[in-house]
Formats: sequence, structure tokens, C-alpha cells
Amino acid sequence: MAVKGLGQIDQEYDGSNLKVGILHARWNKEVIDALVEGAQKRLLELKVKPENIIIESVPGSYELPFASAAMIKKHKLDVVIPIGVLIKGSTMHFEYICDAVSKALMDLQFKIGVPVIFGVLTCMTEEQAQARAGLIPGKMHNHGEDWGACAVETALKWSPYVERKI
Ligand SMILES: Nc1c(NC[C@H](O)[C@H](O)[C@H](O)CO)[nH]c(=O)[nH]c1=O
Ligand SMILES: CC(=O)[C@@H](O)COP(=O)(O)O
Repeated sequence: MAVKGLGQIDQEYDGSNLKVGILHARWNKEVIDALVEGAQKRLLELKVKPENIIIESVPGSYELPFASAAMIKKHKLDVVIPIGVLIKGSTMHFEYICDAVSKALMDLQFKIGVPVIFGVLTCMTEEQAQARAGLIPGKMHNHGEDWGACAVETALKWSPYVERKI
């Protein structure tokens, strides 16, 4: 059994009253599509209603923080899963985006009082990204599934204790 990964969920969750946003970048589409599908599948397993899973897109991962805030407001979401796939190229572009986006997504949730899941892969190679989207048989699982579970757990277990500001 793999050591890495979310493992068993800590209790049964019923997401039937949640409204969840999946906001995905369009860079690295093959991997993005698999991650979005994985997140969606897990949300449905945790009883989020299909009509309460809202999917929108942005051009690249750099656009995720701003659009996450906007999407939460636009759709009155309980939680958002921003999904992006960053793959190291030949310049420092990757490092700047990874750093800026991860910090902005972390900060956003404290600013607005709504959970923002970290659905961004920061990979050195295309193969690493494909493996983490479950696209290489026998390698790794689809991390989108973990993000779906994180969204439901965080929104149900912790949001009631945090004042919403948006
Ligand atoms: N190189 C990757 C990008 N780059 C695009 C930026 O995210 C952004 O859209 C552009 O700089 C305009 O603001 N995006 C990814 O999601 N993944 C990459 O590997
Ligand atoms: C999108 C860019 O600006 C691009 O030139 C970045 O190049 P790289 O991904 O090779 O670092």
C-alpha cells in the first residue's frame, strides 16, 4: 500500500447541502481534465448534488487566486477547488508562479473566510504531472479525488467556526 496520499477519510461526510466550485486553469489540458474529473467524482461520492458542483475555467494558474475570489462571490460557494498544473520550463517563470499562486490561495481563505483548497500541481516534468492525475497506470492516484474530499471535509467540519467575509 502506498504511504503517500490522503488515506481514509476521518468520518462519514454528507455534502448534500454544499455548493462547491471547481475552477481550473486550461494549461496542460490532458492532466487538468483528469484532475477535474477526479475531484468531481469524489464530490459526488460524498453526496454533493451534481447541480451544486459549478465548474469554470481561467487561462493559466496565475489567474486562479483572483478568479477564485470572484467565483465564490458570483456563485455563493461554500468552498472552491482551484485546479492548476504548473510544469517547470526553461526559465524562472515556474518558480514565480508557484510561489505567487500558492501564497495567494493560502492568504485568500483567511481574507474571505471561505476555504480554498490547494489543487495546484507543481511538477518538474510532464510525467510527474500525469502520474499525479492517475494517468500512468500503476503509478500514483488521481490527486483531484483528494481535493474533492478535502473540500467537503473542510467546508463541513471547519467553516462553521469561521466568519464568512464575502
Ligand atoms: N507555464 C504555465 C502557466 N503559465 C501561464 C500563467 O499561469 C498565466 O496564465 C500567464 O502568465 C498570464 O497571466 N500556467 C499554468 O497553469 N501552467 C504552466 O505550466
Ligand atoms: C509563458 C512564458 O512566459 C514562457 O516563456 C515561460 O517559459 P518556460 O515555461 O520555458 O520557463
